[in-house]
Amino acid sequence: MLVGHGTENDFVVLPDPDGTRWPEDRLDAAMVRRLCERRSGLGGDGVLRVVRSVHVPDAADALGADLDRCEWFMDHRNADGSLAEMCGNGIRLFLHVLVTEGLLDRSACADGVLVGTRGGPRRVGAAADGYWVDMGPARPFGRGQAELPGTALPGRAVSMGNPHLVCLTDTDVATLDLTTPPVVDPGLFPDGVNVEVVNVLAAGAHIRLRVSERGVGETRSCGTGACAAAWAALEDAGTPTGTVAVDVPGGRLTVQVDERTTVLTGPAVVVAAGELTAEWLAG
Ligand SMILES: N[C@@H](CCC[C@H](N)C(=O)O)C(=O)O
Repeated sequence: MLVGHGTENDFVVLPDPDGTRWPEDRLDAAMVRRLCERRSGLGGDGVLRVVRSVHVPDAADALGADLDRCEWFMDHRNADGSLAEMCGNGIRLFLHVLVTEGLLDRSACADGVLVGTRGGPRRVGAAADGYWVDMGPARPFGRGQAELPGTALPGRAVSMGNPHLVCLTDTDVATLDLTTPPVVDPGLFPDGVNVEVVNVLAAGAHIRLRVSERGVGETRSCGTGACAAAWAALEDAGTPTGTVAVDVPGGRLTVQVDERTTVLTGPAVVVAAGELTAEWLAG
């Protein structure tokens, strides 16, 4: 068991290469909630199980013909125990753990490794200052509104595999209240949504965001959210391609958007490694 983070979006990481240590009935929603609890558990925004795709029952549905090309599967759970399609910070940490745990040779990362996720395959590789992920294209799917205490913000609905509502605003995001999940239109987001509130610091080049994540609450960073927000900021600037620096409470991410795809770059850090005690497991 390890704990780690990407720009302070933190995870409990469970290496389980052969699917024997954390099978589905052991890693149920209640166990995920216990692990992620910050006082009585390890604490985290979610859990990443590091497992070979062949041992994940729903991997074939998610990956289709690409199943054979993805040896590894990022089995991601939100802190409330729900499943998410994709996690941009988590997948960088996932590759870092594969390398540091000796499950993958660092040389294999040079051109990137295809990793399975519930949102489909994603290529991840080592960068000079962290890891890059080919996240695929942002897919806008409408316009909506986020109701926060005292204000309502219009936004763009964007899928990065998982759903986002990106609200560009002139109100300083530091002053907005994200202590409760923003209220959104359930018709537009039947499976829930991650909400980003975003200030543009330099048009088409530099943004600052805070995020309220589906299944978690406010977090210090969201990789998929950074990509959705960068796409929306570029659209807003009238320059649909470019590179955007994304400041999040937990650090900085970089997002490159071109005609074909979106590439996210940022750090990944393993903080600690150890064992869960028999006492805690029995509790
Ligand atoms: N923090 C992640 C996203 C995790 C999943 C999200 N909460 C959801 O339910 O879609 C990221 O870095 O992308």
